[in-house]
Amino acid sequence: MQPSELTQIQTVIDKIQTADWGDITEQMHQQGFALIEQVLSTELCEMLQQTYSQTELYRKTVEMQRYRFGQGEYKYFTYPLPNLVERIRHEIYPYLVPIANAWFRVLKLEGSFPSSHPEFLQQCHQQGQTLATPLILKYGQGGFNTLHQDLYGEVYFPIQLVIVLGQPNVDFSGGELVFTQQTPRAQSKAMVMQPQQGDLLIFTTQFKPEKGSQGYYRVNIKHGVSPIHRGERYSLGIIFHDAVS
Ligand SMILES: O=C(O)CCC(=O)C(=O)O
Ligand SMILES: [Fe+2]
Repeated sequence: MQPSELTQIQTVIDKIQTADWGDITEQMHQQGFALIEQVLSTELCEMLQQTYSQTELYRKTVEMQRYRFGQGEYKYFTYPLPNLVERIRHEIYPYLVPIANAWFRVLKLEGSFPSSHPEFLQQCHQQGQTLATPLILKYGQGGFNTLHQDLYGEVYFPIQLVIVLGQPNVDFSGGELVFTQQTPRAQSKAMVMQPQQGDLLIFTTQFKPEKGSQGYYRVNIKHGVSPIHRGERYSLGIIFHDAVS
């Protein structure tokens, strides 16, 4: 690795560590997603985007139309992950654990998450979930991602990340992140985000607690990507649990 790459990765980690975690935690509780702006430089975004053609870095390619997941393609990285992806996953996890544990506690769900990511991966491995889940997604004009939740086995972490690698309205237009929140006995609420290149979006994988008159109840949240009107859109997804396949 080039020393300059190491320095750039350290800058990314510093941005994560100095983010306003009190505010992020509050936003996660309120809306189920939160943004840390400008975490990855344009150079790092371009570097990641360029890895898409390096087949040896990936374990699996999914043609989305084949499974009716949408239109586009994505590739799961194989272990060992690229340094940048590994470091982000490792360093941000401990900040998300208190949020995840609070959700499980108020919703009276069983279990709690260990404070370090390697310990959590141990739990995945014990359930036969050993394959890497971080991925790069690529959508061309007309591409989209249907509403879904990224669960890959019994063990899951309820929060994940996405970084859009291109600049909206320059490299592509359309292609917004869409969240739908399904409240029991109500119609779904849609929320839309257009992160800028290199922003880090933190969001719930499955649900969040909502406070009602008789304590907390669960609202389910799905995410997807609206159609790309023009250009090509690449994104990096970081999921914390490993997969069975
Ligand atoms: O392409 C995106 O922005 C979101 C992709 C996605 O579904 C994910 O990262 O889990
Ligand atoms: Fe997803």
